[in-house]
Amino acid sequence: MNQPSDALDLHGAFHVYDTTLRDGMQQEGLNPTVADKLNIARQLDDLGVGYIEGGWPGANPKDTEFFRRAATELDLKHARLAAFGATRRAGMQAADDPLIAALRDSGAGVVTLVAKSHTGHVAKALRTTLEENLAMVRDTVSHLAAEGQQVFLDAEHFFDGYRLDRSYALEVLRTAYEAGADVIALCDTNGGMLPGWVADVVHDVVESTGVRVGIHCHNDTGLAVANTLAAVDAGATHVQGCINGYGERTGNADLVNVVANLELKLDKQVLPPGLLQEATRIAHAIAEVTNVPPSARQPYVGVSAFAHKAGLHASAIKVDPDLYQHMDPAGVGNDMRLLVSDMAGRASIELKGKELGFDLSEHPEVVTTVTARVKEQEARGYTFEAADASFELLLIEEVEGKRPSYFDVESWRVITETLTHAQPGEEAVSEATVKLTAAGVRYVVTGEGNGPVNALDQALRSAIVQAYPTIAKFELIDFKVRILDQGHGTDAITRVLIETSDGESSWVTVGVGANVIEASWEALVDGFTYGLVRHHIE
Ligand SMILES: CC(=O)SCCNC(=O)CCNC(=O)[C@H](O)C(C)(C)COP(=O)(O)OP(=O)(O)OC[C@H]1O[C@@H](n2cnc3c(N)ncnc32)[C@H](O)[C@@H]1OP(=O)(O)O
Ligand SMILES: CC(=O)C(=O)O
Repeated sequence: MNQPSDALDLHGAFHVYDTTLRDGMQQEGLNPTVADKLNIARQLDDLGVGYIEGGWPGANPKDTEFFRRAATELDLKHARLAAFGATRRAGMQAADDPLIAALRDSGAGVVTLVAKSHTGHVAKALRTTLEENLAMVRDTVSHLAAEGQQVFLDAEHFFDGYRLDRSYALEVLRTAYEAGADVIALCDTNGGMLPGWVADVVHDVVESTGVRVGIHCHNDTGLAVANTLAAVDAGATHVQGCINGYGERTGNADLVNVVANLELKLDKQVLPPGLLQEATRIAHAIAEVTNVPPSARQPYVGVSAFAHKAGLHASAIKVDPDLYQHMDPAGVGNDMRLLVSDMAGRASIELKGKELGFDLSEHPEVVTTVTARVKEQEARGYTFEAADASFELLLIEEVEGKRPSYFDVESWRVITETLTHAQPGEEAVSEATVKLTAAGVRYVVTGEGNGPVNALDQALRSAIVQAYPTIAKFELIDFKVRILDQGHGTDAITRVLIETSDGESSWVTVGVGANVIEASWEALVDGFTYGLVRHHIE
């Protein structure tokens, strides 16, 4: 493993310590492979964090394997790899504890030890004496430091322990520091703290012990980022957190939020210059690996973080984006987006048109008509903020005076057949017939599918592909149905959103109708039509 030397350590003065691969993976539902963990480590290194906690070698074969492979497969440019583990077991020597041996042999230059600092936990969870707990801390830290590893200590349940017995909680920290720990991270393990409480305790620890203080916050009060910043304000110089706020229960402090606030609001350079601009890309790339859809509303990096819907906002943004944004989205690699909906005003339409490549500044009458049509159609159930492609077709229709059209549909129908006494494997089959004219030729085509929309998709594409071969690349990748007027049961108005892909990008179209198949057909036709427009097919 190629670890950056101290001389190259850009974050020596302030540590950004990532625990995505350890505490982050304690989140319900996350279970990465070793290859996934190596991939995430590379992304974290690209973000420029100072430390990557890779897991707990010795606790499970996967984490042991991660450290073994990291030694040859990770070539870290910015980060140092840290192995996580606990202090030795009560009643033995650190040198004899197999879990300590796994930390020692992990190949990681840094070891982070979790230790008890709460008298109740020593008694109930460790079931040992307060003196023995101090000996466990002293013995383990000094053993690993003597082996040449940099040692950090995670003081578990520190804030709760401090309230119960301040003197003992501080004694644990002093013991670790004197034994050779470089950083003592105070952990809000149960996540129940508020910023003012954290600040008071951190301030006291810095004043009364002189140890280098780190902070590790869980988000159970929804304040993990605020608590982390409060700790920094009170003197902490090492922040722990996870990408996308992953972690046990409600998660850990979202490390990108912490770092963005430190750099952009508090003017502290904590990542190598320029790398914060990679944050949105990296947060999303890691979400792909964990297979957890990123939250659109995540501060800084969410797709909605700089999306503007209200007409009044858009009208001010037209003059100056800063009027409705706390920062330039480019600072974290994100983008401003304008949403079109029934809350849009003329300025929203004009800005959205510009985003799509239409200069409407000289065409106020088009802006007025499009605004009115959007509001009228949304009142009937359409949604354009989710269906950009349908909006663009509407816009082209008003700008050019006619809707793009590549085929003229004469009729379509679909039937579904089920066998009353079907055997396993004999599922219902749908069959669609579509009659249309494309490029001057009339087609009568049938298609089969495992449902009516699939059958219509097959029939429609096999008719128009003959005139427009590009269609062969198009694939329906998502289909969402929503009942709009609940209470009407099976005769309710239905909205269908269809996402179509050409293998490189995708677009969403919308259809609305009393009949779900009719609504689907509208969205399907718009999906193919928009795809042909996008591919500049004449
Ligand atoms: C706050 C945090 O998130 S800390 C990180 C927590 N992460 C994890 O627990 C994930 C990995 N853990 C594991 O795989 C397992 O729990 C292991 C391998 C560490 C231990 O497994 P086991 O030996 O089966 O023990 P088990 O999990 O039942 O209990 C934990 C033991 O560690 C002891 N222990 C807990 N904290 C500490 C500590 N800081 N120092 C020393 N021992 C500790 C407990 O007293 C208990 O001891 P016991 O076996 O004598 O009862
Ligand atoms: C160490 C740790 O993860 C905690 O105390 O929350």
